[in-house]
Amino acid sequence: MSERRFGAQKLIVSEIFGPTFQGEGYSLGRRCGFLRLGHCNLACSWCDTPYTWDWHRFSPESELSRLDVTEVAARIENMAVPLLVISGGEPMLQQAGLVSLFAHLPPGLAVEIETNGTVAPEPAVTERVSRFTVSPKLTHAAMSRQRRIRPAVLHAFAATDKATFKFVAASPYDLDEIETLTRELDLPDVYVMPEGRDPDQLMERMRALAPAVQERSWSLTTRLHVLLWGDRRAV
Ligand SMILES: Nc1nc2[nH]cc(C(=O)O)c2c(=O)[nH]1
Ligand code: SF4
Ligand SMILES: [Mg+2]
Repeated sequence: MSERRFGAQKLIVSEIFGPTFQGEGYSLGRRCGFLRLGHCNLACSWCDTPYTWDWHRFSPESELSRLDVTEVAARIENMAVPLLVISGGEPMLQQAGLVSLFAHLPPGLAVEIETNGTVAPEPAVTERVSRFTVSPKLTHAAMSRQRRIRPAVLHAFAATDKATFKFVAASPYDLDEIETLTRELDLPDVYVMPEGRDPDQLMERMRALAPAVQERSWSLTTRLHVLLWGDRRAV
């Protein structure tokens, strides 16, 4: 699983898809291509992409491919999109591979990374990326705080001046936890996103969250791909 074993010219990929719309956060609605990398260092109870890491339920042999960065770059370039979103799994586990990929991408292509905020960005990654969407996990993800919250890493993302912090919330009760955490760690640019893979449930939760998010002067994001296509893979 280590980058050394696979070599930095390769990426362990779950799926490449697009053109689609960035469904979440700062670039919501923007036409983009997606690169979803395999493996994750967390195990969130409500994870919507367990097929990237949960080998009790899925098989890595059928879910993952080890691709040369040149092939990944060619498939993204063929999409003719202005934005590449790299997600996972946890993409920051494969930074050496990402740096190799960057060398093959068109210079004008904007690159965003969706990360759980537990692995700090390397300078060569930060330099090429236009935005990090950092999603620290709350208590309801059902892991120890020590595992899901790494203050020094979150500070490193904040220091890039390219980070927004996007918290998945199931109900307004989760917002107190977000407030405590963001105050304690002085995290800027807070987005709240409802948890859910069903369009009706997502809208219901978003309506419940909206007034309380507004009161706290944060931003709210939907999950556009879920509203449009429900719980489908690769959209
Ligand atoms: N359209 C679309 N937008 C997304 N934004 C973040 C996603 C993710 O899975 O990280 C995602 C995704 O899976 N699809
Ligand atoms: S960090 Fe993301 S990919 Fe990993 S388990 Fe949690 S929700 Fe799933
Ligand atoms: Mg997702």
